[in-house]
Amino acid sequence: MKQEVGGKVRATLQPGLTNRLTKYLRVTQQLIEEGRDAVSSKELGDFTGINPVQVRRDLNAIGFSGTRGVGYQAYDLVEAVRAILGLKQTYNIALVGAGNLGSAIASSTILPKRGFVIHDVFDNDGDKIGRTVGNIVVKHIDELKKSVGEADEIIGIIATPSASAQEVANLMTDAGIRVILNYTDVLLHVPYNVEVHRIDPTAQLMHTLYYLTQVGGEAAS
Ligand SMILES: NC(=O)c1ccc[n+]([C@@H]2O[C@H](COP(=O)([O-])OP(=O)(O)OC[C@H]3O[C@@H](n4cnc5c(N)ncnc54)[C@H](O)[C@@H]3O)[C@@H](O)[C@H]2O)c1
Repeated sequence: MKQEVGGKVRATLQPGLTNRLTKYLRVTQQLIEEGRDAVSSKELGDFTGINPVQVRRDLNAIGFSGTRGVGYQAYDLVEAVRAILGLKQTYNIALVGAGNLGSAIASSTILPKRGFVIHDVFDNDGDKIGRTVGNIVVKHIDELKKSVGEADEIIGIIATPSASAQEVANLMTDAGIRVILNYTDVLLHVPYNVEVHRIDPTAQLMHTLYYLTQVGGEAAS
């Protein structure tokens, strides 16, 4: 059943809820790709590690309800969560660094399915400029500002060595990028209206180890 989802709820979204909705979205999109039409709160719970009661509460809070024995209509759920999170159909991304990591990101087939398009790739190495990564011709970093403006790129990905990260972040914010995914280990300084997300596998591992310790501790006591 299609639901009305709206601005009032969106305006009051708590970060925790936003985070959980993002996880439900990812799982539901994956299940759709596997051919599923419906998804249950138990499945959403199992794949996200969130209690199914919390899942139902969250979806209820955004005005979305399922059918007993069937679950939630997967397409409608994706549409509803995307609307609540304010996600558009596609987002253009500027990727800086056409090395190992940058090439892998630019070649990803998953990102476009999720509405994220690597529109431009930049580097400062003369040997890489003009080459293709994924299907994208690498541009000189000096072209970043112009390209970002032309293609309405609001997301930037930094895949350079750490030493270049702040300089690249400055170029990105100066060009109007408002969300930065930082793959380096540098803590970036950016204006207050720019959102930085550091992709840090170490933090994920530490979180996982903490979780294992807690579960192990409970089991032992
Ligand atoms: N977080 C993660 O999961 C993860 C995984 C792998 C790598 N990394 C990090 O990602 C970064 C990239 O790793 P890599 O293996 O692809 O490195 P790499 O050396 O293969 O590629 C880096 C690229 O950045 C370019 N570059 C350097 N300075 C630049 C500048 N000022 N402007 C534009 N381009 C510039 C280089 O020419 C090169 O092409 C590193 O900081 C690495 O530590 C993170």
